[in-house]
Amino acid sequence: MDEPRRAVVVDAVTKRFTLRHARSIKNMTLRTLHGKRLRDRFTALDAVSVTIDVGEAVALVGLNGSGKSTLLKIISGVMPPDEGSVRVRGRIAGLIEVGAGLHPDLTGRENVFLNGAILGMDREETLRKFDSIVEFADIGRFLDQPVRFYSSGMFMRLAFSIAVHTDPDVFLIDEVLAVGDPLFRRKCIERLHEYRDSGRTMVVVAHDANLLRQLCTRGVFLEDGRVRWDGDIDTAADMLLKKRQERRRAEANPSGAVEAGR
Ligand SMILES: Nc1ncnc2c1ncn2[C@@H]1O[C@H](COP(=O)(O)OP(=O)(O)OP(=O)(O)O)[C@@H](O)[C@H]1O
Repeated sequence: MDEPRRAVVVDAVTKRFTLRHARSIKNMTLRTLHGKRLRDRFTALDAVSVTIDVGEAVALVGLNGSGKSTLLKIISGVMPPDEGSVRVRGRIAGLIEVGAGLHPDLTGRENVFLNGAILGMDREETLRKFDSIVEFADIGRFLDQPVRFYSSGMFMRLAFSIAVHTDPDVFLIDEVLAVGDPLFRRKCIERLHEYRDSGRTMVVVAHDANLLRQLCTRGVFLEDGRVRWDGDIDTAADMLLKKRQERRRAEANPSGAVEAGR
């Protein structure tokens, strides 16, 4: 990446998934006999380009299925794009899926070291930060239990704590703040504010428009895998609320929606 101010460059990224319509042999036979397709290609992201500068806090906003999580996964590198490219500058940490990065059979303590290493910390750095990680995660006596016995809140607390302690240059967060108790949520939000104010880069997916307004300054609104808006967060959050309202109306009055769609 030549431009020093660029933290993330997503260039014309397209991602397609295969939708299988038949799961059983019987179903496959029936569909074939009726001349129906067994699978379709579905475009989840369609030539998406987004450039994020160092220090920006960007929300990916949109209705369910608009492509937010897919875009975040592609930025994190856990999923490759079919077309286009992504470049990220610096250490990246992602809380992308619940449990991502934590190994269920290992204890909390072991996961701190394993996940820390995956996220780029060496043993010395992890040792230095260990107490702080455990304290923030507040997992107490569960530290030496396998994490598969953790509640979803505890799981998330540990994952969040490890990730934030790696001091990433780019922090990717998907719906993490929906899990866990309100107290922890507040702690995470405070931590994210500090993180943002220290000039690092953050990309957040969340469904809570008010939270996104608090955390982010810029919003990228996705619809059907395309960027419909890329600008101030308030406009993006308002678009989300408006789209939700339209969808609710359409669901409450399906015939009206069909007429309106004509
Ligand atoms: N691995 C996959 N295989 C097939 N389809 C997928 C896969 N992952 C996502 N999709 C589909 O791609 C579309 C975009 O999904 P994505 O999870 O990115 O949306 P989203 O905006 O994050 O939605 P949500 O708000 O519900 O999390 C959806 O229609 C989804 O069903």
